[in-house]
Amino acid sequence: MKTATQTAVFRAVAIAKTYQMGEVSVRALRGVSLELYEHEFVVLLGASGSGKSTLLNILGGLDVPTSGTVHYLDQELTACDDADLTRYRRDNVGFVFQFYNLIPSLTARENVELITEIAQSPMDAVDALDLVQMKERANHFPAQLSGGEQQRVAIARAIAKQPKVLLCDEPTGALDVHTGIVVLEAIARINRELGTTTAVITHNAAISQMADRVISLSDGQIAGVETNHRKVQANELSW
Ligand SMILES: Nc1ncnc2c1ncn2[C@@H]1O[C@H](COP(=O)(O)OP(=O)(O)OP(=O)(O)O)[C@@H](O)[C@H]1O
Repeated sequence: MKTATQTAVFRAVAIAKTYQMGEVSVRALRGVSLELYEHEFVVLLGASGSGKSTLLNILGGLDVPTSGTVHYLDQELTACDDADLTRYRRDNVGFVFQFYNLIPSLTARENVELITEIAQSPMDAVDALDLVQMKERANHFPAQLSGGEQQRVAIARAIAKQPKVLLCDEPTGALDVHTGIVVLEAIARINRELGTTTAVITHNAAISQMADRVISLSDGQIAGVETNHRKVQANELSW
């Protein structure tokens, strides 16, 4: 079991992001500063359009801020070129999105192996599937799996390279409550057992009870940060 430490994995200072769409500029982030700590489980909560995905994409090196700085440990992401960011993502970040994006013609195990074949120090693909309780389905194709099962395979794929951080954008957004809870259990287990620093975006306030800390975004700014002194297990949640 790994618990949160005070070592900052991410340090963002005064990040702003403006999207220029012709004449119109959209201020998606308006001066966000935060730290995420090693082994921590953080929920990013906020209404649609509050800037959650923009923030997560910047932390994950998929996007760059218009101003401000972001560090991942000692590496300044905001000073990186595209090749550096690609390497940073490949070596350190697992992503989970609302839609699973599995390759339909490959089995669950082969979908995970696509990643383990190019990673520096991967775990065995079947061990990754075991962590999300999908080992028995390793030889099944995505079409033979439910939405929640496909999402668990996508989580296995994201963590098989043993990334330092796992960034999840609405991982239960397409799932019913029961299935969503099973997926959240898998994410919490990885955080607990591997110590992967985990950030989960949601607009479902119930999920925030699982986190070490809850960072609320509103209109491109941090509206509040709360620490949960008692974390609730996924199977105790309802919404
Ligand atoms: N590529 C883009 N081009 C233009 N505007 C964008 C782009 N991405 C996001 N935005 C705008 O930035 C703002 C923040 O979007 P973002 O996706 O970060 O919010 P969110 O909190 O993740 O929302 P949701 O919960 O609906 O996914 C929104 O007004 C959005 O329309």
